[in-house]
Amino acid sequence: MGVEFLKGHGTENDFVVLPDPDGLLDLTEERVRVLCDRQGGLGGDGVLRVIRLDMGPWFMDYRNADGSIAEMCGNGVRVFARYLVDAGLVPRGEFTVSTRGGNRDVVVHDDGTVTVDMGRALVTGTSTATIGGTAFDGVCVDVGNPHLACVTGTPVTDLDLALPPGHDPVAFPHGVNVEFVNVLDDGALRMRVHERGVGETRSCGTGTVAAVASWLYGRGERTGKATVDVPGGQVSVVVDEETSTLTGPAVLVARGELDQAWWDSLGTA
Ligand SMILES: N[C@@H](CCC[C@H](N)C(=O)O)C(=O)O
Repeated sequence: MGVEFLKGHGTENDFVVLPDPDGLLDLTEERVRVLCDRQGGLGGDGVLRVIRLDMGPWFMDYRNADGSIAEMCGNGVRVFARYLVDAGLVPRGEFTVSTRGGNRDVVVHDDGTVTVDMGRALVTGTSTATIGGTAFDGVCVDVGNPHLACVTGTPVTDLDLALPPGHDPVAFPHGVNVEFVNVLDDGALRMRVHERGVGETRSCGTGTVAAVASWLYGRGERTGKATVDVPGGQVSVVVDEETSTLTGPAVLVARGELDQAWWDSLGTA
C-alpha cells in the first residue's frame, strides 16, 4: 500500500494533499521538493498535510514547493476544507482549521466555494519592491504570513516575475510574498504574485487579502471589499479593522497512491 495523496487547487494555486491523520509521515524538505516538482514528481505550489490534533480542529501542515514551512496559505485552507468535507471527516458547513498562523474558521458552501475568516490583515508599514531597475512602492501586510503589496499603474500583465522581486531584507528577515496590483474599477483589482518559497503562482489567497488591505490603505481606508482577478481565476475579499474574509473555489482533481519504493528512495530526516 503506497502513500495516499490527492491533488487540488484554489484558483489554480495547486497543492498535493497528504492525508496523515496520525502524523506518521516523515515529510522531509527533500520529499516536499520532489513531490512538488512538475517533472520529477506530481507537481504543485505546495503540500497540505492533513493531521488530526488530539484536542481541537484538524491541522493544516503547509509546506512551500521548495520545502520551506509557511505560517498560512489562504487558497490551501479552502482546498484543505474541501478535502475534510469530501472525505466525510467534517460535516459540510462551518468548522475550524488549525494553521501555524492560528485557527481559521471556514464555511464550505453548497456551490463549491469556501469562505475563510483570514484574521486581521495588519498593515505594518511601507517598503519598496524592485523588478530589474524599477522600484514599486508597497505596503507591508501581515496576514499570518508576510506580504509586500504594491498597487501600481503599470499593467501587471507587463511585469517580468521570473525572478524574485527585490525587497528590503531588514523589513522582511524571513523573506516575503510580493504582490503587484492594478485597480480595474472601484472594488475590482487585478493581481500577480511572486510567492516566497515557490516563485510566480497563478494565485495566492493571503496575497489577495494583502492586495485589498494595501488598496484600502492607499485610500486612507481600513474597511472595504473587492474582487481580485488573478491569473488562475477570481476571489472575493472583505477587509475590516478586526478581520478579513476570503471566498473562492476549492477543487479536488485527483486521488491516488504514491509509489512506495519511490517514496522510500527519497531522503528521510
Ligand atoms: N499560496 C498561499 C501562500 C503560501 C505561503 C507563502 N508562499 C509563504 O511562504 O508565506 C496562499 O494562498 O495564501
